[in-house]
Amino acid sequence: MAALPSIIETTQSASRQPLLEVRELGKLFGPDKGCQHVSFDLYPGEVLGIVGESGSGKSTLLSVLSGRSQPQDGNITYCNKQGELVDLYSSSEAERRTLLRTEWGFVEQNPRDGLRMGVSAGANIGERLMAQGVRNYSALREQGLSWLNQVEIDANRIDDLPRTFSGGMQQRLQIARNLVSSPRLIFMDEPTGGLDVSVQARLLDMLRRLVRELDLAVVIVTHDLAVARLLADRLMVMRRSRVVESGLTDQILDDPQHPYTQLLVSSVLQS
Ligand SMILES: Nc1ncnc2c1ncn2[C@@H]1O[C@H](COP(=O)(O)OP(=O)(O)OP(=O)(O)O)[C@@H](O)[C@H]1O
Repeated sequence: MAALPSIIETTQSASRQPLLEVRELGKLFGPDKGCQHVSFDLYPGEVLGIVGESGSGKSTLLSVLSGRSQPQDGNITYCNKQGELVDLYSSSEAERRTLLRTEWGFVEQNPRDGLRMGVSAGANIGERLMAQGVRNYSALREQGLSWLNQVEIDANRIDDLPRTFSGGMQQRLQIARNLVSSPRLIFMDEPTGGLDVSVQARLLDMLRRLVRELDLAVVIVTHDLAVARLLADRLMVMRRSRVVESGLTDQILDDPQHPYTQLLVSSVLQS
């Protein structure tokens, strides 16, 4: 394959190489509005939680990390399936979109934004495979059934429209639609927001299982520290566009160092 201009190096030791290297990333809409000076490495199979109060910049950061909106500063290097290092923002828009549909996935808070509501559950799952050239109807159907099973949706709903599904089922379908192409990295924006507590618990259990089984790397935005505790290996705490603390989840939640994190953790314990 001809080297793409955005591929800056091919690494021999993909296992030691971070999947994502983020350096000094920034996008501001106004003073302290957005995200700035964000740097971290994410390794294969690792779950990174981004927490912080409303307006701290979590969604802005997620959108820049996932290639959906252009940063003003910094860079992101991604190690692709071939072990090539790709400079995300010197790739073309089309290359970034392809990445998002193949090796990456994005789970929206509102499943309506991540699903095609006018086509069946099976077609929603099959779309990414078709985009990758799978045309065989029975193969697509088989994958559809297998993924409905993985996300605990009854197989006989395969021909139903997502709008006939409950909120929890729609969210599980959105997850199946993302995972069918065997991505390595998934971005999630408050995936359990807006769901009942019992539905949330079931979804979280399912996510934990899938992340483990598929060795997925995940960047998840949540304002819910219980969700962060359950899913994330590491946390970044954001306040007014900056990361004020980062580290292992248990360490941060059990022994927060920054006064803002202490406030965040104690406000949850008191509520
Ligand atoms: N497109 C935009 N134009 C102008 N300002 C924006 C835009 N998007 C976000 N902002 C501002 O940037 C700041 C960070 O917003 P962002 O949505 O990233 O925060 P958040 O931590 O995800 O909040 P929430 O938890 O409420 O979703 C806010 O002050 C917001 O008003």
